Amino acid sequence: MVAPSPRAVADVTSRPAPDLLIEARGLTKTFGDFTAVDGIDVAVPRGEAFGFLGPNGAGKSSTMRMIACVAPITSGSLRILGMDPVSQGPQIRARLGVVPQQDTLDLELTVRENLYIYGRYFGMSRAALRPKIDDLLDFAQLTERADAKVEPLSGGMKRRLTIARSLINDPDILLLDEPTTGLDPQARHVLWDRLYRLKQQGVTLVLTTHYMDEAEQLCDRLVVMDGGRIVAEGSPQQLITAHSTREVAELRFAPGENAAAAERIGDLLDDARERAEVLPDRVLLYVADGEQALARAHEAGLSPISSLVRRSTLEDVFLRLTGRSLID
Ligand SMILES: Nc1ncnc2c1ncn2[C@@H]1O[C@H](COP(=O)(O)OP(=O)(O)OP(=O)(O)O)[C@@H](O)[C@H]1O
Repeated sequence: MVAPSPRAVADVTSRPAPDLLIEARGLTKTFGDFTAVDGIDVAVPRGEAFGFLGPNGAGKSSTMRMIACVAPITSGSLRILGMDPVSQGPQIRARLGVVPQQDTLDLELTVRENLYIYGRYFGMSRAALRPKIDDLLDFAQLTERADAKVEPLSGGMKRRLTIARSLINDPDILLLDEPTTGLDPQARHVLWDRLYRLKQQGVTLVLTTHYMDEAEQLCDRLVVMDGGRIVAEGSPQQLITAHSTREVAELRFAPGENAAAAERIGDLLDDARERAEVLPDRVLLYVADGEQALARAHEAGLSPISSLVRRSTLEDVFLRLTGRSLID
């Protein structure tokens, strides 16, 4: 991450803040002949928690790097906080908080020193930093570890410290690239709680994730990306309503029997919106009433090894739109 100069910070403080903090039109990123981001349109208003959901290689990080003004756009247009990343990169970066995919903490320093040094990059005085750091340590639940070296901390603690560090300049937008990838479920929940607090405080969050539960938990609105393109856009609930059914019945059959079973089940579905999907290890029935669908399958003589009924998720939306799973 490139830290802005104090002068750049001072230059922009008097400007009025636009309501659309991120505005991209036909945003494109190519690497040689390869198109990683393929002409996407994105608009993020102030206060929104906005997500890019997609599998590995969808183009999420490439998009984030352009928004963070650390990678140039290939074509299209991009305005961040009403400014142009090419001519006003330092001014924009001064008002962003960036949580990269990999932690870039100084492992040899203490938790507090990491925050302190980062604050000094932003030209903050010792006096201004002292209370700010105390607040951030409290926010990150790291007060008791303030004077411990970073290296032995758990992955979740390091991630919380990275987020705390990114907030040192009171950013207008917090950019988070896969904030919980690699963390255990408990650590992910703690992190979600912290991010949820920021969201409630009105911080504009922009995050990438390939976890559908993360997107559902945190995002007011999201775009689903695949192969560099946006394939759907809306709130998690809007996307589920538009592209899936209310419930999903999952049935597991003996090895090799899934496809034949799905064909027979397909004949039982009468609503045009209902359908069966065959995955390598199970059959998914997209239906309004999962229990009723299971009962009909049993009546038709089908005997799954196991079955369950659940609500539709963004994973189902992705499967519907692309024919593939979010996590391979
Ligand atoms: N510097 C680069 N040079 C060449 N190809 C690149 C470069 N950076 C990314 N790519 C390619 O662009 C595509 C999109 O990558 P990107 O990292 O943006 O995807 P992603 O959705 O963030 O996935 P991941 O979760 O793996 O980071 C991938 O196929 C990737 O290999």
